[in-house]
Amino acid sequence: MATGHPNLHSFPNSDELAAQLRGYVLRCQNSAFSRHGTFRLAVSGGSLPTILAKALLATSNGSPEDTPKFSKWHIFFADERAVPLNHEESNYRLLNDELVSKIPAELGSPVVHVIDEKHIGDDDPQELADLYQEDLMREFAAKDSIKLPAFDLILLGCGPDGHTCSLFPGHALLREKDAWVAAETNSPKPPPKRITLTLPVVTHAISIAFVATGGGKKEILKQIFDLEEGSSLPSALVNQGAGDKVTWFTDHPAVDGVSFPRRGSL
Ligand SMILES: O=C1O[C@H](COP(=O)(O)O)[C@@H](O)[C@H](O)[C@H]1O
Repeated sequence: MATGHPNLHSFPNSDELAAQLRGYVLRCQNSAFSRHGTFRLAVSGGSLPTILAKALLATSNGSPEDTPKFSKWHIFFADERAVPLNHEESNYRLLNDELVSKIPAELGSPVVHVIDEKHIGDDDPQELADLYQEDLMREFAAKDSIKLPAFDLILLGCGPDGHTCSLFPGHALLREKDAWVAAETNSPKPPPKRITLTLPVVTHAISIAFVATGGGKKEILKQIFDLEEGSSLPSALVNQGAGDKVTWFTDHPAVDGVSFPRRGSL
């Protein structure tokens, strides 16, 4: 059962948003290290990798708290498209181009958990989803059997239709209760074949952050935060399921007309 309300923050520009996102991600990293010595996170595609790279590739103030220790990071994908890893629609390729390939050697390299390319051509991406779920099980349930994995952090985007991960409005996948990773064969946004973390996995994470910027998001954010009609949108379901574990990083144009976003630092 979720407690509290999601935190909605708005910043005047991408530099300020990135600086606050950096502090937030590194606080999540540091508390994950104190719990189990590694940082296990899931990231999205779309607009997220660019702003995440701006946040994480910025110069550190030199303190251990402000330093990403990438060699202890395990990065999974909140969703991935069933395309080759070097394809322009691949979320892996986007994250690699924007962030991973640019990490300075002294900060170490993360383990990046990619889809199994042998199955990208399958008619049904179910096998791809099952194999990715097995990868999660090796990481999260090696010793004990657990109902759900507890990511230290999941970084999400919110599409202009309210989708997040590859969970689209009105889709039956939103009712999935048992699987950790699900297959999507007919995504309304191309490419059609994808895999995605399920809603119970997303809301079970220790911390969840959305990043949504630009005026193109303001209508959907109004629905998600202010209007009853938006309450069944996938991004709103994350808010309802995870409550105050959720933090939204937005810019001013994205929340123009939304009630009471907190402006400024976290
Ligand atoms: O298709 C996708 O879109 C969403 C939202 O992207 P954005 O560009 O509007 O931020 C993204 O979070 C997801 O990972 C991606 O596969």
